[in-house]
Amino acid sequence: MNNEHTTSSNASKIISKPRIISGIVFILLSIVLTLSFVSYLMNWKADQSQAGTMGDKAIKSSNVFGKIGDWLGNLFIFESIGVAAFVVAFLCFVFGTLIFKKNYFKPWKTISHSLFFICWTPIFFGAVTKGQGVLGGVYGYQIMDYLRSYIGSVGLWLVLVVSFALYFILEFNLSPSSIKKKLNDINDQTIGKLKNMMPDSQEEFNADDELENEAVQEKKVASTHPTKAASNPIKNENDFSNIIVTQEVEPIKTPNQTSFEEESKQTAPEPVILSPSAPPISLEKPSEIPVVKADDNIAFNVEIKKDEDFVPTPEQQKSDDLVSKHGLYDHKLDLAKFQMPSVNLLKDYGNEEITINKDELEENKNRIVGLLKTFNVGISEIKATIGPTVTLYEIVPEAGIRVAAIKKLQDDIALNLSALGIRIIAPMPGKGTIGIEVPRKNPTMVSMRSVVASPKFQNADMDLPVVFGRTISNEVFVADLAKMPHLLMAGATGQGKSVGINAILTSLIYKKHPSELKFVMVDPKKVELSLYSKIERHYLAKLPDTEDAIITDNAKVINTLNSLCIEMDDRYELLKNAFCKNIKEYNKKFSERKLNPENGHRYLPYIVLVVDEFADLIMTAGKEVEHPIARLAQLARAIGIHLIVATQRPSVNVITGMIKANFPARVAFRVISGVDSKTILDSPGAEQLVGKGDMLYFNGNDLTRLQCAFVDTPEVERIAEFIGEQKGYSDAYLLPEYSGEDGSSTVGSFDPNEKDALFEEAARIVVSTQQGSTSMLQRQLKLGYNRAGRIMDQLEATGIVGGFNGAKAREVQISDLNSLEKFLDELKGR
Ligand SMILES: Nc1ncnc2c1ncn2[C@@H]1O[C@H](COP(=O)(O)OP(=O)(O)OP(=O)(O)O)[C@@H](O)[C@H]1O
Repeated sequence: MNNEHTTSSNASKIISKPRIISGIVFILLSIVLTLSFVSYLMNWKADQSQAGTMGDKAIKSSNVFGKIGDWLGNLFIFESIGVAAFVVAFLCFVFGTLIFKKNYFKPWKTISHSLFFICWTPIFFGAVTKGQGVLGGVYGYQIMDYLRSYIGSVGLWLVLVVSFALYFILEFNLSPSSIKKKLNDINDQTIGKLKNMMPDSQEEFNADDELENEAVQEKKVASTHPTKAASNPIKNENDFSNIIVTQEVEPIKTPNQTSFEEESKQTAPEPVILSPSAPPISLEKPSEIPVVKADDNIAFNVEIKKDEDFVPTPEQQKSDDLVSKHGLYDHKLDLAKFQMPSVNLLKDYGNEEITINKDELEENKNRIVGLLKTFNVGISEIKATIGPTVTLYEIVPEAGIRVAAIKKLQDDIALNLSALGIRIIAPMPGKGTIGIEVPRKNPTMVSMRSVVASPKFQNADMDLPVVFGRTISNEVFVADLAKMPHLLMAGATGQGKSVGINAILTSLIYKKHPSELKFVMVDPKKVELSLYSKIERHYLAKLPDTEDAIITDNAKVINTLNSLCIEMDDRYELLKNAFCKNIKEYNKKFSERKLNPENGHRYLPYIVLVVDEFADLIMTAGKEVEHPIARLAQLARAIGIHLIVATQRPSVNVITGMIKANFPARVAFRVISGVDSKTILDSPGAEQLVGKGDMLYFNGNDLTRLQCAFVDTPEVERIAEFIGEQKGYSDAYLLPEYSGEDGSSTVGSFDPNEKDALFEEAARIVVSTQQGSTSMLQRQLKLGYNRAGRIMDQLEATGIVGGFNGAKAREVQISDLNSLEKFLDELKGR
């Protein structure tokens, strides 16, 4: 392994011929200089008198390199820097070795040391010799003389001593404690050596008279044969400590300590005190050595050794070099001056503190207690938590009353309290109580400003933080869209869905730089998301060659969805090539310049697809939309594509099993029926909400009632304007081109102009009988099979009935005639 490494490293050190020649020249030069200087120092007096006789062949020089050597010595030593000239010769040698790619010397360190000595030595020798001799050279003497005339002799010496001391301190990291330690070490070693000699002589002395002193004999055995000593019965405290010390010293043997014998002798006088009851120390487990009270004066130096064996890979080295040259990649650099919107752009709706209406509380309490009494449910405790929209009454039933029994009464209680918005939670998850949520007469508005400004949102350490509003206990509720990872929203018209979408979009905009986040917006209603067109060049993504980033034409949605699928596949490929598990890891690696943009790597912004009216889409494009949406929902989480799909009609043919299975996070505003609530949340409750942003958030496990934060259109407009006025990218973020069939297919489409004259009547029959059967329509409306079948297809396309169900009748999605009339009105309005 090592050999392999050496061979490869040698291979990388192939040296070109010009380098070899210049390396040899430098090394030879250093030898010539050194020998000339040495020779000059020995003969300078004689040779100097011959200065200027270079051309005279008759005059011989005593320098080993003759007149050239003499000239060199004179030039470097006498006329310049004295003995510091040897440093110049040394530097030539260092250059020679560096040219040969030998790392014997650290170049910069060597140069800085050399410069210090080239400056310091001539002045020092100039001061010592007072200009006599050649040790300081002419420069040395002149500089010294110059300094002395300014700062005097004392000042000069002070400068010399202090500069030398500083050099030493900086070079060897000397501190008073480490100096003291070194002195102590020297002291100990000297004492140790003396002691080392002492026992030997004593040994000789005792050898003549063994019987005279048994104790001395014991000690000798202990120190020379530790194992033997350990097996000997311990006779007294001194003996014991001796063994311990011997054992303790072994693992920390220093290179200077050559033998165990020497070691034990050196350490024997150390004042290591251990009680006889101390557990024996195992040599194998040095970590079990009991703590010996340390002397406060002992210097404690901590050194972290670099892993010498760590050899960075060429890629790692390259990225490190790039980072040290250019710094980390900054994805915000293109819009470096981009200013995040300030909270002041959001409207201040005044005091949002919750006021307590004692009469209302009392009245509700009495109603609840009275009602439960009629069902023979005794209450031992009742507690109220006041939220912005509802007050939660938590009831602790009397002993003996089972929660399951109350659960059965849920519907009766709800019916008896009969106020809109009452929701009963029996039992409260994680508590032994029953919760009854009763709407407040004067709900408190939750403004977007208050939740955006809240520390919980501001400090949210999430990838895509979304602040929905406040919980029932008035706490700000923030969730991470990246973790959801997709969100399904439903709510009847006018219940706060659009405000909810705006709240989500604004919270993301408040937290993310345009380089980190892009929206793909689908707005069949054409008006809901149009405000965001101003931020097209900052936050929106679109297909190439399309005019508007916000898609209002359902036919174009298919292309965009398929393009998003291509983007998803591309991103997976990039992640695979970069050996990353998710977008976060990938972007980190890219920022660290470990991924080469020439290989297609790029910083990946999160993409959030927002579909404002999903029912509309499904109805016009059916499976063509459902498939890419389901595919994105299934796979896109890791690569940073997240979907927010909203619908007014949460019927099963809109929110199909496939869609539902891939959208674990759901939000329900008030819906028309319990069936709708079950479709969206898998449980009833959303039909009991009070509207105006009262919502239930389901994260896949828990259901949380929230009051959605209110953000009005002018506020969104202000934010969009603020961003739109700033410098943006040249275009929206371009999604990959999708060259599929043009998205004009209308599988299952419904054209209001082509609807059958009997469509509405048929719808009423189907809803009132709750039977989606073609033969029934044939009978009731006296129609032929073909026409009845066509009407049934139209009913399916609008979502009034579910899909073809084999032999069984189709499921009817609208539960009562009232809802149907509203629905038909809406259809006409389109
Ligand atoms: N969080 C909220 N706080 C206070 N009032 C709200 C809130 N959300 C909605 N409202 C009120 O409800 C009205 C309707 O809201 P919104 O436009 O969001 O409904 P919608 O569900 O999107 O309706 P549609 O689907 O018809 O567009 C708003 O104009 C506002 O007065």
